[in-house]
Amino acid sequence: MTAAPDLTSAPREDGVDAAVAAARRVIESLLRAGGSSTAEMDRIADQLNSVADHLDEHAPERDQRMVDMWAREDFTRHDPVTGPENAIAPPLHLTARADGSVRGVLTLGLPYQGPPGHVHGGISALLLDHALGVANHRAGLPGMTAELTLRYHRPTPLFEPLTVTARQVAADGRKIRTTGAIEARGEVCVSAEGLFIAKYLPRPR
Ligand SMILES: CCCCCCCC/C=C\CCCCCCCC(=O)SCCNC(=O)CCNC(=O)[C@H](O)C(C)(C)COP(=O)(O)OP(=O)(O)OC[C@H]1O[C@@H](n2cnc3c(N)ncnc32)[C@H](O)[C@@H]1OP(=O)(O)O
Repeated sequence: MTAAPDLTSAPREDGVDAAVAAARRVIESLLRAGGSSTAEMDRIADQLNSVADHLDEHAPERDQRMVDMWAREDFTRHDPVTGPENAIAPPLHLTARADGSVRGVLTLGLPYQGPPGHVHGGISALLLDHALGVANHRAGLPGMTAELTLRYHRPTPLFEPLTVTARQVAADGRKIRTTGAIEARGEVCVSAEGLFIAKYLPRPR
């Protein structure tokens, strides 16, 4: 059986991807430690600031970095949902399915909590907006989100696998209709319907 084609960038085991994976771990560990932790937080703050200082000293100008970010044709490495260079991305890995839809499985931890033990509704919206957007790219007709309607059917659990799916269902001129869902244990937790308008902002050059 052939593996499903990737629609997101597979993380590398070294370079910035590895540093970003460590940063994600730091975000989760800080939240897990919390205010009553006996960890030496002043020292940790100094260490983290010195890491950030080092990164800033070696970073290109922002305009140049923006050009680099948009140099790829296939998928982005910087976005806040799938990007292996973005420490706030969960990350979600999406693959293309034979029926034209896109699909990814991820497990969310403490940084994404809304109601006790469950995923924040805005995070579900973020995942779905992006997955619908990637489904549009996959279909060859991308656009910008004009309307995103979400229905939260049941609380979405943290700490267990969630399946995110999306597909483009119709296109009428510049208007694109796309749907998607987040499921846990085979049940739909959140479903989404999006109206996208075919419009392309210029890439930085
Ligand atoms: C790109 C390179 C990629 C590289 C490779 C990548 C691979 C894949 C990787 C990554 C995938 C990406 C995944 C991204 C996913 C995230 C997507 C986002 O977050 S998008 C940001 C949030 N959305 C906005 O900021 C929009 C802001 N709004 C606007 O810019 C405009 O309002 C826009 C474009 C929506 C429409 O403006 P107008 O001027 O172009 O068009 P008008 O004439 O107003 O509308 C056209 C038709 O649509 C209807 N329409 C427009 N907005 C509507 C609305 N909100 N509700 C209902 N109808 C609406 C209008 O009534 C009109 O209909 P009538 O032709 O007259 O029948």
